[in-house]
Amino acid sequence: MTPVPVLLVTGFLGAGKTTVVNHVLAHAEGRRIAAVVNDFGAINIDAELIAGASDGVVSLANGCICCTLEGDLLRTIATLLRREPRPEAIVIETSGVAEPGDIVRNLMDPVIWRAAPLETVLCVVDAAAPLASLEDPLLRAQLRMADVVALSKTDLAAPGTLEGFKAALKARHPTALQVEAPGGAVPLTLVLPEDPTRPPRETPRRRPHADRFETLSWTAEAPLSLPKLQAAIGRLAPRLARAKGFFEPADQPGKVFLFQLAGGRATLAPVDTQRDPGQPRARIVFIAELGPLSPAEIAAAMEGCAVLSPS
Ligand SMILES: Nc1nc2c(ncn2[C@@H]2O[C@H](COP(=O)(O)OP(=O)(O)OP(=O)(O)O)[C@@H](O)[C@H]2O)c(=O)[nH]1
Repeated sequence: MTPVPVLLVTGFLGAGKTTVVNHVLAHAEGRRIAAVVNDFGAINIDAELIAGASDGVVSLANGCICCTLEGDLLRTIATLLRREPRPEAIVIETSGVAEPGDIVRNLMDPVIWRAAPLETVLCVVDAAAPLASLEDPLLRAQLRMADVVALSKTDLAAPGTLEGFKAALKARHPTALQVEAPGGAVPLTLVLPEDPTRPPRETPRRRPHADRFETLSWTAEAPLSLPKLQAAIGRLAPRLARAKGFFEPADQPGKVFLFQLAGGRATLAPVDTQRDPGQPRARIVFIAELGPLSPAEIAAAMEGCAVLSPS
């Protein structure tokens, strides 16, 4: 079964987590997203989107659903995975007083990880709050877990303060990718990247966030050398926002490996799926901030990993 990626949304009380979840649900672009929220009272889903509600689950007209956390998080995820049709992604909003470390550790449970791997930890930070708010121990714990930091309320920040706030945040948490997200407008491609197992779309996707990021889908008919891939990722990672994809390692013909890069951390692991013979041996999506890394450089680095005659 195709794994269902999980996006965990953390952030201080009132930072704008629900606003981000609403944005994600409203911009699902055809993906069936299931959102797990703490209480419906707070969620203010656009009324026009709501198609119905029953058994604690709100169905949206665009195929997404929204449910409350019923006791145990892992049980809630298991219930969501049994739904028909199955969600294609799960977004979990943590409570504003939650220390996300425990939730992340729970989600690392091997059984859950295989079915619903934690894709991104997104921390929403109120950019209009005083700089001193960054010293709060709970916010610091939330930031430590984050791959992506979304700056909310940039529209409310006092003129001239935003750049200083961003620099202070970057200094405290250099590996996370920062995005400005007024009104919860987090680019979905950054937090729930396209599923590389799907055939490519006919038309190229819109650029995720104005012109800040560029997406490159790289494919190859050859298997990849694991050591060369590790070296290439090491060189590219500091300038990549995100990467994900599947490939066949040259020394393990027929096996499929999943490559993930988020928040500067890369993982390479075998997955239990067979490659569809019609699909290329390597399919990896890279998202880079425009400027420091060109698609040509990514492609050249990846071409160097391809092994033309498998060993
Ligand atoms: N002006 C402005 N208001 C925002 C923005 N993001 C969120 N808000 C407002 O900030 C308030 C809190 O936002 P929520 O999304 O409910 O915050 P939350 O983190 O889910 O709150 P808790 O669940 O209470 O921790 C709401 O009134 C939002 O409308 C933004 O980018 N700009």
